[in-house]
Amino acid sequence: MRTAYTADQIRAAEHTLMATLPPGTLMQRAAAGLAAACAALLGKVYGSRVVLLVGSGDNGGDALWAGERLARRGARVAAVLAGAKTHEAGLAAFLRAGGRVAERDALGTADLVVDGLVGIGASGALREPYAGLAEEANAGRAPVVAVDVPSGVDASTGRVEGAAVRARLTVTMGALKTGLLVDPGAARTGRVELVDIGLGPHLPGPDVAALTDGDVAGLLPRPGNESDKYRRGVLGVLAGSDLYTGAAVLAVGGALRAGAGMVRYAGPAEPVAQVRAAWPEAVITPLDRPSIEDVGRVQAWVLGPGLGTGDWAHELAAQVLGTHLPVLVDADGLSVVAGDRSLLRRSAPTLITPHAGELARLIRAGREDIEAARLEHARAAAAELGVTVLLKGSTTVVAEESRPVRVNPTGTSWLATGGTGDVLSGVAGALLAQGLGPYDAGSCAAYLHGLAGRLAADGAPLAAADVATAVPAAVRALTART
Ligand SMILES: NC(=O)C1=CN([C@@H]2O[C@H](COP(=O)(O)OP(=O)(O)OC[C@H]3O[C@@H](n4cnc5c(N)ncnc54)[C@H](O)[C@@H]3O)[C@@H](O)[C@H]2O)[C@@H](O)CC1
Ligand SMILES: [K+]
Repeated sequence: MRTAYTADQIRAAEHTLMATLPPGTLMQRAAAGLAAACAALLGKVYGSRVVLLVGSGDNGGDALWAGERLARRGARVAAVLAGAKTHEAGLAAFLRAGGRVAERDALGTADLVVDGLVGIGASGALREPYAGLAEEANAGRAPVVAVDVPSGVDASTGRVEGAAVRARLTVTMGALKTGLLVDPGAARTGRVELVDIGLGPHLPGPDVAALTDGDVAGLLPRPGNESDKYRRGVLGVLAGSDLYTGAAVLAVGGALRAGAGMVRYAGPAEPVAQVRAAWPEAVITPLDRPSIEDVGRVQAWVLGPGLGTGDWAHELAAQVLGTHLPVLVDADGLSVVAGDRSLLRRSAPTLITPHAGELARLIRAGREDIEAARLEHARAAAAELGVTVLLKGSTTVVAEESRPVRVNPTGTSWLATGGTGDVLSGVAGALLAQGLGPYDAGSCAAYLHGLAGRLAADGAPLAAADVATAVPAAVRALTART
């Protein structure tokens, strides 16, 4: 599990640790790690041209002390001093080591740029001259190494307002910051390297966490000797309408590929015919009235993809949400509950899987506001609605009250195509039916779905059905790697 923290959490841990150490120790640890990472990126340090962008706080201090180490190894290091003040001890040591102060045009000849403009002490959009320097560094040909966080990215949320550094490598001190895992910030970091400065024992419970291959492999249910199709988990799928048949086919496909022991599908005539043709494995109940009575026993439900939003859908939603079983609500199901939020008041687990627009309707917020602050809105929605929220998008996040938000690291933009959400519902529903709680089911499903998307796309466009097909390969791949 990779865990990350807000700026406040890190600052508090730093204070506790610093009180036990001689002054300056942490900055030296940070600078040593930063200089080593820069040297590795450069390959050859001696004679290389390094430009430091130095802001007025300790982030600039880290850059100067790392610059000092590189200068001692023969690099030609120039510091562009951007702030009204500069870390004094760092600057003095840097100059003693042979570093020089330069104007911003030094950026034009750099082999490597070190972004020490701002770190966790930043507030709001980058001001001038920092903003201009960040843009100049981005436009240059030299790789940029960000100190702690790419300047312009909010360390606690991943928000970017205005200019922000686009780094090849981010060398972060003590612990990961939330903003390095959440878009749009995550898209600016390049590779992230963590420097251990001894903060570990002083950190609180994490703000966010990202699963790894090993975590998912450990969480995924595996059939044992005792398993039969019923014990492996039976999923009920209520999806599709005579107008929208594909959603049902894709959701059932996702569920079958994700290890459900059995999938029971119920719906009107058109989607029933399509699902039967595509998935002879599914057990099908044609519905001529909105009732789950004849569907048979299931361990969890998926409700919503392509279901429509009229009385039919409302009646099915009321019945399914009235059971004591885990329910995943997606797509049209979300529109139904947005119109009648009392349906979500239940004691059994509920996992909702909205994209930003669907969540906006559910919690009466603006779609753009949600896109700009995905974590905060997912967290707030989980608390407000009393459900587990899987918010789909450029970084999919899974929020449940009193738990760190799970951030999905496997996404790919190739997945932004129609129908992939229906597959995700099926995969997550299958995991619910196999006994995972909604938090683990949601985050493992997002992980597998992202991995399957990458395997299916392999650098080219994909169709949603390809993602379902690739789910078993994704399971194999992550099991093989762990
Ligand atoms: N305190 C320590 O012992 C350690 C500090 N570390 C480094 O110190 C950093 C935090 O240092 P600081 O708390 O001094 O804060 P920063 O250096 O991150 O930034 C604060 C400075 O930036 C200016 N600033 C804030 N927002 C701005 C904006 N939007 N545009 C332009 N200027 C802005 C402020 O006026 C202030 O002078 C960490 O990110 C990390 O790099 C690490 O070396 C670990 C150890
Ligand atoms: K920085």
